[in-house]
Amino acid sequence: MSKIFYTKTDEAPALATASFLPIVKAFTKTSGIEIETKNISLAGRIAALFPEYLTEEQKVPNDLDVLGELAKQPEANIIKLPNISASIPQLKEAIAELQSKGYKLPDYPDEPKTEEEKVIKSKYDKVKGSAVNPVLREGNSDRRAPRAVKNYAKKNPHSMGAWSADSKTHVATMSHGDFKSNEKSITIPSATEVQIVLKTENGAKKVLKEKLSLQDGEIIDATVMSKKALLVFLKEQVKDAKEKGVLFSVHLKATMMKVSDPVIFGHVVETFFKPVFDKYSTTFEKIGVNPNDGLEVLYNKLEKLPTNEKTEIENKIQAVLEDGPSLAMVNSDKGITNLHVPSDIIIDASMPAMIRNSGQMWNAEGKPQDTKAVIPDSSYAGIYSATIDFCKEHGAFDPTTMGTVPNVGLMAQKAEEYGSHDKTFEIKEAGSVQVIDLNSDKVLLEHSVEEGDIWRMCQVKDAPIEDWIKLAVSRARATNDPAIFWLDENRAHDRELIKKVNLYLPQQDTDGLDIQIMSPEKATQYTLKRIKEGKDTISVSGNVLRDYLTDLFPILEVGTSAKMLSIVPLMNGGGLFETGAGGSAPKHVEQFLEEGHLRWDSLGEFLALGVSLEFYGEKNNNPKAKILGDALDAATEKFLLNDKSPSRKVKELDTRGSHFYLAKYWAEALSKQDNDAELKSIFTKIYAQIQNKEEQILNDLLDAQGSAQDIGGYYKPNPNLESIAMRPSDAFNKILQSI
Ligand SMILES: NC(=O)C1=CN([C@@H]2O[C@H](COP(=O)(O)OP(=O)(O)OC[C@H]3O[C@@H](n4cnc5c(N)ncnc54)[C@H](OP(=O)(O)O)[C@@H]3O)[C@@H](O)[C@H]2O)C=CC1
Ligand SMILES: O=C(O)CCC(=O)C(=O)O
Ligand SMILES: [Mg+2]
Repeated sequence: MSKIFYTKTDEAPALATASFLPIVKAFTKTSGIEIETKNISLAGRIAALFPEYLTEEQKVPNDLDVLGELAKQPEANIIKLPNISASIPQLKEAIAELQSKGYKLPDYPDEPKTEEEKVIKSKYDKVKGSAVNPVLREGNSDRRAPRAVKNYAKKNPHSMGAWSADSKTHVATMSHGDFKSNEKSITIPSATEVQIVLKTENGAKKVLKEKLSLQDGEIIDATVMSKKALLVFLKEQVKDAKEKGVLFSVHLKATMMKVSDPVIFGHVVETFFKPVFDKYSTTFEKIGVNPNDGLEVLYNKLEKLPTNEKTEIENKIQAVLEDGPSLAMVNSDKGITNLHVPSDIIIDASMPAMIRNSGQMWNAEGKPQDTKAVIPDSSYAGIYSATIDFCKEHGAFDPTTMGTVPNVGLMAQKAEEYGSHDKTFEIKEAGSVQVIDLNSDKVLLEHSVEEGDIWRMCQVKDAPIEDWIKLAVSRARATNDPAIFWLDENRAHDRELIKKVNLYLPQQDTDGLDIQIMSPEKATQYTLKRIKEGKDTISVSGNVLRDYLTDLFPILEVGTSAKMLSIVPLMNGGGLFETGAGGSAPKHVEQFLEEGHLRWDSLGEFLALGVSLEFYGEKNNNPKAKILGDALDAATEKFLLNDKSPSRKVKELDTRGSHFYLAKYWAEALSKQDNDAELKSIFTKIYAQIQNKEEQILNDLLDAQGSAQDIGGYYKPNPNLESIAMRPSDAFNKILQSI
C-alpha cells in the first residue's frame, strides 16, 4: 500500500506541523493510510551531506534524494510545506547551530584554498538557495484560490491601503545591459551535448561547464548582466531616490536565483555605501567582509576590530545613511534595513506587500513612505510598474468585489531559471562566453563579457512545455475563464516558447476557449482591468513569473498566499501537493519565541491534504480516503465561514487553536456522512468528546500563550520541546490518542 509523504521543513511551517501532523495521523489511521515524514529542513539537508563528519547518532538519510526519486514514480503522493531556501548568512547560522550541538561539521569556506575546502564548499552550495523545490517539482504548477477562499475574502476583506494618483512610488529597472536586453535563445533541433567556455582576450580557453546534455526540441537561452551597466544604473537610482525624497528599496530573489542575485545584492550594498567600501577596503579584506552577505554580517565582522576602528567605521556607515536617501526598513524597531540580509527582501512577497500598503514601505521612524522599488533586471519588473500605474489611476483594489487570477506555471524538470544555478557564472576575466555544440563544434550562443559580469544559461525541455500547454487548456476548460500566456515576442526566450505554443496548442481541443498570448506588461493591464470588474483570468507563465504572480494576486485578493491551493501534477503520474504559495515566515517564529503566539495560517496545509487524500483514494482504490478528503474539504469550508484562522495578536486564537477547530469540524463532517458506517461511528464519539472538552482545550491553548518559548534551537529545534510547546492541551492530546 502506498503512503502519503509529509515533509518536515523549517521555521513557522515546521512549528505548525508539530501541532497539525498528530491530528492528521490520528484521523487517517482509521482508514489504513500511512503518513511518513521526510525531513527536508535546512539542518537535515546539511547533516545528510556530511556523514563522514558525524557520529552514528547524528547521521541522517538524504530524504531529499529519496523524495526526488519518488517524485518520478507514478505512486508519488507528497505534501510539501515551504522550506528555507538559504542565503549564505542563513546557511552559516544553521551550520553554527549544528556545531554548537556537537555536530563536527566544517565551516563554510568563503574562499576555498585547498582541494578539501573546494569539495566542502561545493557540497554546501548544494544546500544553498532554492535547493529543494527544483528537485521535487517534477511537474508544472497549478495554483489558485478555491471558491471558498475567495468567498471568505469577499465577506471578510483584509486591509487594503488607499492609493493616491500623486504617489511618488515607482519601479526603477535597467534599460540596457541587463539579463532581458542581452538574452539569446535557440531551440535545439536534435539531441546533443554542449560545453560552456570563456575565451579570454589573450586567447586562453577556460571551461566553465564541461558537458551538458540537451534533448530534442529543448529551448536554451543565455544572457549576461553587465556589471558596468548595473553600477551606473544603481548609482543613478541612489541619487534619484535622494532627489525625489522617496525610500530606496531593492527587491531581488537571492534565494531562488542563488548565484546571480546575491552578487547583484552585493553591488547594491557596495554602491549605496561606496564611501565606506572605498575608504576601508583593506580592513574589509582583512576581516573578510563580503558585501553579498549584507549589512548585518558586515556589522558582525566589525566586532573583530579594536573598538576605536570599529566605532570609526560604524560612524562612517551612519554618516552615509544620513547623507543618502532614506533606506526602506525590514524592521524599523530593530533597525534592520533593506540592505541588511539578502533573504529579507524577496521580491515575490515584498512587492505585493508594498502595493497592498498604498505603495509605501516603512522608513527608519516606522512610518510608511513612498518608495523607489529597485528591480535591476527588466525581465519582469514591468508587471509591478504596470500594477503600480494601475493603482495610481484607479485606486486600490477592493477585495470584496475583485476577480481572481489563478496561475499555470512552467517549472517541471528544472525549467527555465530553476535549472540555471550550475550554469551561472560571475566572470573573472574579459572575453567571450560561448555555448559550443560538442558534436559539430558550432558556437550556438555567444556573448562578449567583461570582468564581473554575470552570465547565465537556462534550459527548458520540450515535454514540460507541452505538458504546461495542456494544463493551461484543461484549466481554461474547467473554468471557462480566458487563459493568457504571458510571453513577450520581443524577448528571445519567449519567442522560442511562442513557437511551441503555436505548435502544441492547435493539437488540443480549444473550441470555445479564449486563449491569447500577451507580453507581461499587456497581460498585467488586461488582467487588472478584468480583476477590477470582478472577472477571473488565468495567467499562464514561465517559472519566475509563476513565482511572482502567485504571491502578487493572492496577496491582493485574499490577503496572503497562504490560502492558495497549490498542486503540482507530476509528469509521471504522481501528485505533489504544496501548501499555500508563500514561504516559511521567519517573522512568525520570532513572535512565537517572544510571546508564545504563532500566527501561521495552515489553510494551505488543509487544502493540500484534501487533494492528497482524494488522490490517494483514487490511486489505491480506498474509498475511506476519499471520504476523509471530502470531510476535510467540508471542514475547511466551515473553518473559513466561522473565521477560525489564527489572529495576529497574543492571547487570541493562534495556529494551535485553528488546528483544534479544523479537527472539530473534520470530526463533525465525518460523523455526519453516511457513506462509511465505521468512520461515522468512530468520529461520532470523537466529535462528542471534542465538544465536551472544547472550553477546557481552548483555555489550555490560550494559557500557553503570553510568555517566551524555548524550543531548543532555531534551525534544529528539539523535537520534544517543540512538541510540548505546540501541543499544550492534555485534554486535546488524549482525545487524539484515543482514536
Ligand atoms: N515553497 C517554498 O518552499 C518557499 C520558500 N520560501 C522561503 O521562505 C523564507 C521566507 O521568505 P519570505 O520572502 O520572507 O516570504 P514568506 O512568504 O515566508 O513571508 C512573507 C510574509 O507573508 C505572510 N505569510 C506567508 N505565509 C504565511 C502563512 N502561512 N500564514 C500567515 N502569513 C503568511 C507573513 O506576513 P505577516 O508577517 O504579515 O504575518 C510573512 O511575513 C525564505 O527562506 C524563502 O526562501 C519562500 C517562498 C516559497
Ligand atoms: O524555490 C524557492 O526558493 C522559492 C519558491 C517560491 O517562492 C514559490 O514557489 O513560490
Ligand atoms: Mg513564491
